[in-house]
Amino acid sequence: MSPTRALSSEASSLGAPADTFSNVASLSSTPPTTVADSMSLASDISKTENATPIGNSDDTAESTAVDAEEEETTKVADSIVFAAGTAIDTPESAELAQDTTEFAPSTPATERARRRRISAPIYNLAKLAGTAIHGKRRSKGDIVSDRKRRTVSGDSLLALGDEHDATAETVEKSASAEAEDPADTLKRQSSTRSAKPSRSKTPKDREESSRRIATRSSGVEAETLAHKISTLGKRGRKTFEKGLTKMSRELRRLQDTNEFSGIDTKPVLYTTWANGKYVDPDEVEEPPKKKAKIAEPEQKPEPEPEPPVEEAPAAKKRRTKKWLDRGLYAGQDAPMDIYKGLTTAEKKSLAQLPELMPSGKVNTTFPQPIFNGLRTLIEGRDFKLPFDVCNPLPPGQPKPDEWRKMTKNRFVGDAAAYWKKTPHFKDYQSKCVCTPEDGCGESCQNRIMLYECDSTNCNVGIDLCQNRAFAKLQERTKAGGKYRVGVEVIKTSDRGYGIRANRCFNANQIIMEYTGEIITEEECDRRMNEKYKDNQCYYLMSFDQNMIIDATTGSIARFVNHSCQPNCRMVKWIVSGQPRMALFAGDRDIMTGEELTYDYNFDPFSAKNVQKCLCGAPNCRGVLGPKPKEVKQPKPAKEDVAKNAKKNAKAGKRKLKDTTEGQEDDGGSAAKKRKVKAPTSIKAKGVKTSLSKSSLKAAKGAATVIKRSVSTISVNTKAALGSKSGGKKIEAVRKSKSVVKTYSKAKVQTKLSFPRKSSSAGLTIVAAGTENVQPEKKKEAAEDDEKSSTPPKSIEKSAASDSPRKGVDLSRSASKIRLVSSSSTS
Ligand SMILES: C[S@@+](CC[C@H](N)C(=O)[O-])C[C@H]1O[C@@H](n2cnc3c(N)ncnc32)[C@H](O)[C@@H]1O
Repeated sequence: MSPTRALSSEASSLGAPADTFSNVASLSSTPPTTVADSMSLASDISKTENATPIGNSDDTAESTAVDAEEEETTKVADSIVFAAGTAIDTPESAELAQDTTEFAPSTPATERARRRRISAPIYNLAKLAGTAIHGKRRSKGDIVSDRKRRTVSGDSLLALGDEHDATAETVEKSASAEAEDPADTLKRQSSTRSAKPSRSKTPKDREESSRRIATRSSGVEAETLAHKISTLGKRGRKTFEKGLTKMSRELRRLQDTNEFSGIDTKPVLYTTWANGKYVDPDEVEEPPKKKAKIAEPEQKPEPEPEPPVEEAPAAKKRRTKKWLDRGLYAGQDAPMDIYKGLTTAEKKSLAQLPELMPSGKVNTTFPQPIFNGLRTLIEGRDFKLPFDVCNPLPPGQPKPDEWRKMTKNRFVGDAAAYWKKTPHFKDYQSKCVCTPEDGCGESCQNRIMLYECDSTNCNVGIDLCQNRAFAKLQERTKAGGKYRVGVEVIKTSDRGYGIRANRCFNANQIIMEYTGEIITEEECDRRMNEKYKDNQCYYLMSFDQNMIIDATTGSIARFVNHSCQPNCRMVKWIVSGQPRMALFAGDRDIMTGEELTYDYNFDPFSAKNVQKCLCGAPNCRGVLGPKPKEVKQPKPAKEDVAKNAKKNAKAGKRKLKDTTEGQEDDGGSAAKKRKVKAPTSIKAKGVKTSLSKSSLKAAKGAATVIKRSVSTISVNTKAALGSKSGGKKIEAVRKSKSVVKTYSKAKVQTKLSFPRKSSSAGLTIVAAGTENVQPEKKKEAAEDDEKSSTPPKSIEKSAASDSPRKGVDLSRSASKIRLVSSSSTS
């Protein structure tokens, strides 16, 4: 007895675990379908208990034999699956093999070494065969259609790694036999079927087996696969078919491969993948090409230097850059001719400054900017380092997101039609009477009336005229640039956004224009009720003709905050017949980095909308409201009227003086002293006249009357301004109803936000104007005078209306009022 057999019998007698490789059958609950199978039922060991862990090849080999005898199902499976390692040269197997030859022609394959039986479904043959890494060859385009299909089990290859009794020799033999004639699979199957049980059979079993074989050989029809399958139960058959199908598929796949046959037709390719893409080894050298491309420009000039040799040096010479190594002006020699480039006036000034005369040595310690430096010294004024050097904004400043910029006024809705209907300043076309020496300075009638000079109304011309602030502003900002614009948006800690200067401004110099949509009061009310009802900030400003500028969509000036001690003021000017609003520097210069503010004179219209002022000025009023109303004086007695009139006349004098002094000016004319001596004249004539009327309120009626005489303005003005005498000028101004009208407008607007004495400024002038008013008009004025100090109807309506408009800032009037108020209270 061979060791194998002994082990087999021992295992059998001890109820050794059933063949785990045939667990397709043995582990199932399939009822016995054959006598042999019924033997297993007699066994004390259940099928489940017979189960053995997969992978124990020794036990498996032993149990294989036992199981093969006990379970017919397993036999059937075994008839297909080779028992790898089963030697064909054993007598029993040889005998059985002989029997099987009656079903299939004898071929060399039938005589090769028998292999141990292994249940195919358990193994991943492709994996074990080492072909799994190649994937399915079919899908890679192998031509397999014309190949013969083999039903050879891949188990035959598995035998290579088996530790069972199959020798390497037999395995090799088997493999080679399969490779030689793969077509005889069926023969081998049948021979295996016979050989397998014979390998591990006990003598009794062998006897039984031989008896069965003998039966078949004695005339009983040979068992075919179909027959065997038919003898299986339902489950057994299913299991079998499953195994068969799997095996067939695997075998089919394997048989088509050269690897299976041990034929290496192609070398194994190790592919490279990078970033999910196949990297063709042949193209591996491409990446350097890209580098080469980058390097190309550097390489190209090498072969080409010869042709452009002559051109290149010229270009290079032009582009030579001088680097300063010692400071801003290092490397620049001071001009030896110190007078070079200076104007005659500068030369004269320099001649009076011996300390600036050249000493013969060039000052290299801290050379001033050439020419400019010397000019600065001659002029003797301070200078500042560039703003970006001394006071830059910290980076990352938040910027307003919902701001839509608009640099020109635009009429919206009914405003345009309304504007056309009402008389406006286009009617005023008279030229000023300034001389070139005056240069449209303080005495310019246009300036006094807040009309900007242009080609149609200026007697001096663009070169010498100093009353063209808006034109200069446009010129300055046209090219753009931070310094030219001169302002920038900042985020304040407690008042939202604000504006600060990023350059210096002279006193009274124009800074920026306030633009937006021009709307009617009705539209303003509508917007306040609907559009802006939840807003915290309002950008509405009273404009002209009872219209409003809504800068919600507007210029950067809308971000200027309020201060009770402002450094700017908002003033309305008439430019080419159109009213325009702009922010001007106040009475002092503004330094770089200062926040720009003006007095809103905010009219909240309701206590609910009063906002707390956070300007921090020592004279802060506490709220964003109008300046506190003066205590209303008791109505003066009739006998006091003349006395009061005298006082008012004096106040009027001061007001006019302030008005003229307070006219906004561009920086160029800021240094000039105002030459208007109107107050005296007014005092002399206007006061007399007005004194006779003697009441501030009388002017209201006068203003209404004077409206009608607008058409006479140019005549009056021209005639009056023919003289250079200040007194005459003022007299003319006094007579000029346009002036009166203008100021009366100011008064009206003032009333809107400041229903108080401040309007007396307008009254004074109006009173002067009433001198020329028709008697009946005077009467009207007198009647008005007798009335209480209630404003005109239109004013009353505006002020008393329960308008939700909260943010209206009457800037132009505010400006006037500021001037007037200061004088009236001084
Ligand atoms: C025309 S906006 C000025 C720009 C505004 N700060 C912004 O962020 O858009 C007017 C609003 O600014 C705020 N404001 C301006 N000056 C202020 C001040 N001195 N104190 C408190 N709030 C002020 C108020 O909310 C006011 O309604």
